[in-house]
Amino acid sequence: MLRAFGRTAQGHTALDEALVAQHTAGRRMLRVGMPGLVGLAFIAQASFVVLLAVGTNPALGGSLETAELIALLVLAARFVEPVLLTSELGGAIRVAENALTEINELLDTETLPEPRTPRRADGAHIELDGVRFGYHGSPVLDGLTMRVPQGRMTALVGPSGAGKTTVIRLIARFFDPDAGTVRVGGVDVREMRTEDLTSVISVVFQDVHLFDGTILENVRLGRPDATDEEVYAAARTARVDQIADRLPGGWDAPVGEGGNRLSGGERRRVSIARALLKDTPIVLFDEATAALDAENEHALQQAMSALARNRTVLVIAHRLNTLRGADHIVVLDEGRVVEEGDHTDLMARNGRCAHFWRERRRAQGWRLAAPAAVR
Ligand SMILES: Nc1ncnc2c1ncn2[C@@H]1O[C@H](COP(=O)(O)OP(=O)(O)OP(=O)(O)O)[C@@H](O)[C@H]1O
Repeated sequence: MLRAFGRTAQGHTALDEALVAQHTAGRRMLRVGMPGLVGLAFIAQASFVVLLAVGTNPALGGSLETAELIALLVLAARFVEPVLLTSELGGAIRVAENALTEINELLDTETLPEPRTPRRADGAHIELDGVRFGYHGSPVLDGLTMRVPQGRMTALVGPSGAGKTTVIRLIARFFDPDAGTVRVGGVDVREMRTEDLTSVISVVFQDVHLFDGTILENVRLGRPDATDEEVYAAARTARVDQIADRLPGGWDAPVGEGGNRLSGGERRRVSIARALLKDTPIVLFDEATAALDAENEHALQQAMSALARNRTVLVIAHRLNTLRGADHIVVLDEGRVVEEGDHTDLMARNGRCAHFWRERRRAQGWRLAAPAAVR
């Protein structure tokens, strides 16, 4: 990264300092740990030598059988081995303790409260009413009120940091709002059991995380009890079959930790296949901002259209086609709705949405071109 941005001298100073600090910490760790390790090893070996010396004399004098001495020495050696091993493992155990502390902190995080008298969603429309929310106190949504009608596609647009992803997180109840209400199918999400809420909502995130298993296992995660035919059908609709064809191992090809053996576009296709398999009435979709190659772009468009059919879709739209295809557009800025309507409406109004549209069109018109001299 430093090379790519030509920040050699300035960037390397920080890198050098970090490496020196790591080196110093490593030496300190050795200094602190070494005396104990060496001391223990010395004591263990010395005891062995003493036993050998003490045992040899009676053996030579005949009061101790040679076989007995050998047995004694073997026993002593077997005793010394684990003692030395324990001291070596001590360091590793200390490192593992740190990891365990972090895992425990995560496990100790309080879960959101479950309702005493749970209700189920009645329909697939979504409403946010006067929602206020901030991460660690800094406000992101400021009294947001918006509607997502049932069975239609609603596009959410707005500048970076406007709070679009936060809206999706609140609908899926990753957090509870500080004030106001989020309703799914007319019911406050706090009055729904987590499993009831997740059974009506699928989320396709911008950065998709895959688990270190096969392509097929990752698709099946959408509905673990689905039949093989259903898993293949969902995967084919999302054009995951193209990925399986490409990889050695096909459907059973491992995707690597986090899905690092697949491209960003391919990971999204797996994620859409999961959502298709889950087959929920509501889909929350965070569209990728990154440009994709033609194959991925085409496959994703197809997959998304299949996913949107007959469902309530809330999509964070970055692509013009998505915006054009949406039934309803909501423009968000600084945690509030600043414009709302259908595409024709908003274009005619020539406000924020029309501005966003023009910006995107201009960006789409950009082409990488070689300078005339080297063309
Ligand atoms: N987990 C988090 N912890 C703290 N702050 C966060 C967290 N997630 C988002 N934020 C902050 O909340 C604000 C809104 O973020 P959000 O991701 O909802 O915006 P966005 O409109 O989706 O932006 P983008 O289009 O760039 O994805 C930003 O200022 C962001 O820095």
